[in-house]
Amino acid sequence: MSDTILEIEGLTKVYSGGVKALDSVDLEIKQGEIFALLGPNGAGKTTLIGAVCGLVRPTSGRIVAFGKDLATEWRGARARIGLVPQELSTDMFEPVKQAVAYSRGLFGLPPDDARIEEVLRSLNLWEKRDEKIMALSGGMKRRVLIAKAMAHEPDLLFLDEPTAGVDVELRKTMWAQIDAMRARGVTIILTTHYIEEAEEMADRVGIIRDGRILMVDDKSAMMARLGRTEAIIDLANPMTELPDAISRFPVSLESDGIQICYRGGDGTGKGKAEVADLTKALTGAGIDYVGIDIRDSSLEDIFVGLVERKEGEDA
Ligand SMILES: Nc1ncnc2c1ncn2[C@@H]1O[C@H](COP(=O)(O)OP(=O)(O)OP(=O)(O)O)[C@@H](O)[C@H]1O
Repeated sequence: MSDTILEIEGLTKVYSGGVKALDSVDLEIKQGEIFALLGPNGAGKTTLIGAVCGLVRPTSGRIVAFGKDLATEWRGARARIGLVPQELSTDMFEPVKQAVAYSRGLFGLPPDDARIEEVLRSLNLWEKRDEKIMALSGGMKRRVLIAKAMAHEPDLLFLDEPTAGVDVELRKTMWAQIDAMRARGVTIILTTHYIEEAEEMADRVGIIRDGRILMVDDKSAMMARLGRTEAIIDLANPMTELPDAISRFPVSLESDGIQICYRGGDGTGKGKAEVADLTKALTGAGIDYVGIDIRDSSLEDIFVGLVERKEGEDA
């Protein structure tokens, strides 16, 4: 039995103007995971989601969801896929509850007041159920988008930048909601500009740029593969050059010779151990230091580093 819920093979999209938004994308999404798709503006994230949700017609390639090829058997599969788009496009004059209930009907499901109430309550929207959507704040409008997607009980849910422009508190509420959906067995693919969000939420992370998937990995494996430890050692006295005793370490002399900078490790703890060795070597060489600042790079650093590296390679 396969636990793959979505399989994308060689997916390419060339828009009529000639922009190649997706370039032979391969991606497999597993049942029950939260997958974060990270990429800069214009990378192709929305196009990828649109292709799976039937909003964008692929130029070539294959999308198989729930074992059905979407090119030929889209009906059954699409009803199981939900989308929370970046912006509300319709419904602005409708009351909240009505709009959410209508979404359910769109997917051919029978009305279910209890389910709608549960969804609205879980998103703290119940008190606002009779208000027109246009009268809500931006954050509340976003909750309505999520409620609409949850109302039809999808098995696979796409969230296109779900927390862009919402405040920290609401973002945390949404993360909790997403977690609750996962606990119910929903598979979630989210796109985000907030690296922190991917780091907090995702089981796996895919990095996309210029329509190409640069890397897909378990979040922790990605950190281990690409993570770096950085340590700044403040010296008691400035030096003009690095002593031989520490030449075997990946270090440089900075800030007019008053700091030694270490950049190394692979995110597995090797960096920290090496910094400990480095301090011993400094002490052994009679070099006095007055402070050490050590940190591991975040997913954000990894992402920026990777995208910059690719740009460098292109040049
Ligand atoms: N309907 C369209 N017609 C022509 N080009 C388009 C269309 N939609 C998107 N594009 C182009 O395709 C590329 C990918 O866009 P897409 O919206 O998929 O990226 P994205 O990663 O979602 O970006 P963002 O993070 O800014 O939302 C961009 O160069 C964009 O200008």
